[in-house]
Amino acid sequence: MASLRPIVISGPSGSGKSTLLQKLFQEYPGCFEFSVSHTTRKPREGETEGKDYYFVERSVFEKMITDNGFLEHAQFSGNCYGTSKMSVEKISASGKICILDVEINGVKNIKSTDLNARYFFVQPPSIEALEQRLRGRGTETPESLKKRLDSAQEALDYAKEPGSYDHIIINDDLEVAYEKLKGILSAEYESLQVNGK
Ligand SMILES: Nc1ncnc2c1ncn2[C@@H]1O[C@H](COP(=O)(O)OP(=O)(O)OP(=O)(O)O)[C@@H](O)[C@H]1O
Repeated sequence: MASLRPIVISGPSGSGKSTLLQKLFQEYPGCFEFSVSHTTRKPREGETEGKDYYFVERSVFEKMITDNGFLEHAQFSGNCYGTSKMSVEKISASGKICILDVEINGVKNIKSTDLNARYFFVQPPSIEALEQRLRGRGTETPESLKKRLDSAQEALDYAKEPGSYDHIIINDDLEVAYEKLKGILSAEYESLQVNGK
């Protein structure tokens, strides 16, 4: 069904993907569901297993790769991240719109699959603003901050390539960014509401 195309959302770490998605899920409960990724990175304080991520050891992650269990997987900032096929299928089967939050290599990999997704890029107003937000979030060591900022430049360059994303959401003022995202997705959640979901 065209209206249930999965949504792939990407953007540099700290650009505000989680913040925007949280607002969307709050305003439209039951419409969208976040595909929970697997990762080998350690949980941050307050993160819940099975909700934020499935936190797994590297050996488990590698076994899933061998078993062809991932739609996409990639290394980022020294850790592995992946979207399991099961996670996406479960959401589609439940009649909700699946949202995938993946980094640039994940985007490229998903594009090479038959997942008929729509691609969104959340762009920070500037690298300086991004650094401030990441520092403000208080989750980064000096090393992880540097890695994230280096990757951010690559992600911004890719987003400039024609056809890389269907929509670019500039997250300067949060409310403006959120309204834009919501506007683009309105056809999706309206069709779900009409269907009584
Ligand atoms: N428009 C905004 N203005 C100011 N601060 C913002 C804005 N959007 C998000 N933030 C803040 O920036 C920080 C990073 O946002 P968030 O954690 O949502 O980023 P993310 O893209 O999900 O990062 P990651 O990929 O590392 O999970 C958070 O502390 C958040 O509160």
